[in-house]
Amino acid sequence: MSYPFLKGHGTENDFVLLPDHDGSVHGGLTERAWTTRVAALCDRRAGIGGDGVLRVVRTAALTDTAAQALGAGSEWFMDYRNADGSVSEMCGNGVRVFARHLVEEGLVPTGEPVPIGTRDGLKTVTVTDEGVSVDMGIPRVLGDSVVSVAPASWTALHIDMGNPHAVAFVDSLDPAGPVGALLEAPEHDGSVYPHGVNVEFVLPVARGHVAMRVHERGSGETRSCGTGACAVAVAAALRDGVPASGPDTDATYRVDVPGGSLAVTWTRAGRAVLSGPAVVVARGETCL
Ligand SMILES: N[C@@H](CCC[C@H](N)C(=O)O)C(=O)O
Repeated sequence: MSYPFLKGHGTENDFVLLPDHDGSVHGGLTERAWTTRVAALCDRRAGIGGDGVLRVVRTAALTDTAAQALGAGSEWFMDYRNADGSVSEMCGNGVRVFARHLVEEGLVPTGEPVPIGTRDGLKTVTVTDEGVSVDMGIPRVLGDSVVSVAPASWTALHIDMGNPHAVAFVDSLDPAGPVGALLEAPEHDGSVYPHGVNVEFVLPVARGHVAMRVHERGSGETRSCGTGACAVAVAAALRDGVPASGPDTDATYRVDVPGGSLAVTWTRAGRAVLSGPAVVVARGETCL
C-alpha cells in the first residue's frame, strides 16, 4: 500500500506531513504499528527523514476521544509524533508547518488567525507571505533542576510549554566545548521530568538576542525547536529582570538556532507568540 506524504520544515526542524483527513489512511493502525511507521518515515537513511511526523486529520475523524476533546473548536488537528514514534503534547515549529500546508492546500484562509487542535489544546496560527506566527499560550515557569553532559553540569530552569523544557545558560555552544555534540540525551532529574525533557543550551548574544542548541526528547539534537525557543526567550527575559508574572510591555527576543532565526514575544498578557519561516518543500507517495 502506498499513501501520500509531504515534507516541510521551520528553521530546519523538519517534518513528514501525512494527509489523513478522514482518518482512513493511518487512523486504524494499532499504537505499535503507528509508532513503527512514524520511526520508519523519520529514518534519515532508510526513510524520508524528519524530526517528527505531522498527521493532518480532521478533529471529527479522531478515534482518540481525549484528543478530540482537546481539538474541539478546530476543524483540523495536528497529530504529532517525535522521530522515534513517541507522542508529545506540542510542537511549535510543527504547528507552523502544518498551518502553512493547510493554507497551500486551500483548506484554511491566509492572513487570518486560524485555530488548530493539538494535544496541548487549540493554538491560533496566522500564515502570511512573510512567515507563520502562533500563539503558544502561557509558559509555566516551574523552578530549577540540574542537567549534565558528563563531566559538565548546569542549573536549568524548568519551563512547561505544554511539553517539558530544561533551559541552561552556557558560555559556549561549540560542539567541541562542554555542551558537546549532543549525540546522547543530557542527563536530567527523573523526579522533575518523569516523562523525559527537551534540553536547551543558551548563549546570550545581546539584550533581546540569544542563541541556542537543543536536544529534543524523542528526536535527538535538532536544528530548531519552537517550544524550546519560547522556553528560552522566557528564561532569557527572567534573567534580564522581567518578573515571573510576565513583562509590563511585550518583550520580543530573537532566538538563533542552528537552522535559522525565530522571534518570540512574551506578551503583557503572559502569552508566548512564536514567529518565523515555515515551508513545505516536497510531496510524493511512500510505501513505508
Ligand atoms: N520540535 C518541536 C518540539 C517537538 C516535541 C518534543 N520533541 C517533545 O518530545 O516534547 C517544537 O518545535 O516545538
